[in-house]
Amino acid sequence: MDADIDVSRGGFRLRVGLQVAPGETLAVLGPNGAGKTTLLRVLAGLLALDAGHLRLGPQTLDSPAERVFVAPQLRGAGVVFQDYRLFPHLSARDNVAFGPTAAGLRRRAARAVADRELERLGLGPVAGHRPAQLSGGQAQRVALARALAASPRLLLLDEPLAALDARSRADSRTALRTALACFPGPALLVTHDPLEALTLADRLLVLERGEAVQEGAPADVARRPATDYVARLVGLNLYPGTLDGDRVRLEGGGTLVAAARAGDGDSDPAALPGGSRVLVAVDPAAVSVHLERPAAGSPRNVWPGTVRALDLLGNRVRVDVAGAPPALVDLTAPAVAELGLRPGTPVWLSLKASEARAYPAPVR
Ligand SMILES: Nc1ncnc2c1ncn2[C@@H]1O[C@H](COP(=O)(O)OP(=O)(O)OP(=O)(O)O)[C@@H](O)[C@H]1O
Repeated sequence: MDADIDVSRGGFRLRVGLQVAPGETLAVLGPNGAGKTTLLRVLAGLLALDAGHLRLGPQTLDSPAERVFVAPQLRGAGVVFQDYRLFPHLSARDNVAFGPTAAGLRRRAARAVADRELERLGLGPVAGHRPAQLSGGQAQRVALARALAASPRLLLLDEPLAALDARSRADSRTALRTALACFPGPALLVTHDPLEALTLADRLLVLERGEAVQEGAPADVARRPATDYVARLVGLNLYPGTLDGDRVRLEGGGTLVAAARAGDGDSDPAALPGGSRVLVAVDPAAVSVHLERPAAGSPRNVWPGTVRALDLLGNRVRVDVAGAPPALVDLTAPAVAELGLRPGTPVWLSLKASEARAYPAPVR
């Protein structure tokens, strides 16, 4: 799929280029209102482009300049909506058989296709159940089976796991992963969930305010977030600044000595010219908290701060520390108790230079 999208809705404009290869899954991430749903609607044919083009293989689906617009039902797009939209009065089997029947298959043949898809997703035993008799996870997989049974050329998934609790989400994620691995066409997955994006997609596209702010392999995006939103998504502190010798002068105040970690492919900040704009990414688990100023030693970065808030995150405590720079720090609960941390506690933070990863700031 190859798209150059330019579309406006009310005061909102979405402008983004998109290439997804056959068999590839692209996850589209972004904060509320970034334009993710708008993008899916354009691809599904529910919204027409103002300018640009949308092509699937050799076929043009939408191109205002060429006066081409292919109707949604003729695009061969399989869509899985957030709320599944199953027909409540039909069994799982007949929900899935709907597409093949509409495409002209006889009832028995369509049901055979449906049974095969249901079986593949582990839903054989509930084929005769109506949607109301299915668990959330099963309903989600029926919706996926329904989309796949129509042999789509393009698969569009709109937050497919968002309505599920953590347990069925994990099961459905596995089923989705298998289905995506077998799907021969391009697939697009809109999600808010970084774990979903990181585990299901070959490539990520991050949208903010209708524009692409970052695109790349999940591991690269997670390691080198380009914006605050992406950094928060992958759980890192991110500081924009300017390189000055071996230090980075941070835009928000303070300085950090940063270094590339051997072997992880980051460019050594020393190799960048002075004055370069860089981003410094810091893992919250790499920052240490002390009540007294630590003695000069191997950590090259030491600075004072004040605890602003504490949050329980799984088996760790995330401590939000105000300072220059501010930092999110992950500690164990016993460490927090031992240090007696609470909002307002003055602390010292330390960070090894090797844990402050600097990389060139993307030019936009
Ligand atoms: N029917 C509409 N008419 C006018 N503006 C709209 C319409 N639907 C959405 N918008 C606007 O378009 C922008 C993008 O919305 P969109 O639903 O694509 O974002 P999103 O990234 O999917 O957000 P969310 O994560 O909240 O679903 C928003 O500013 C929204 O207010």
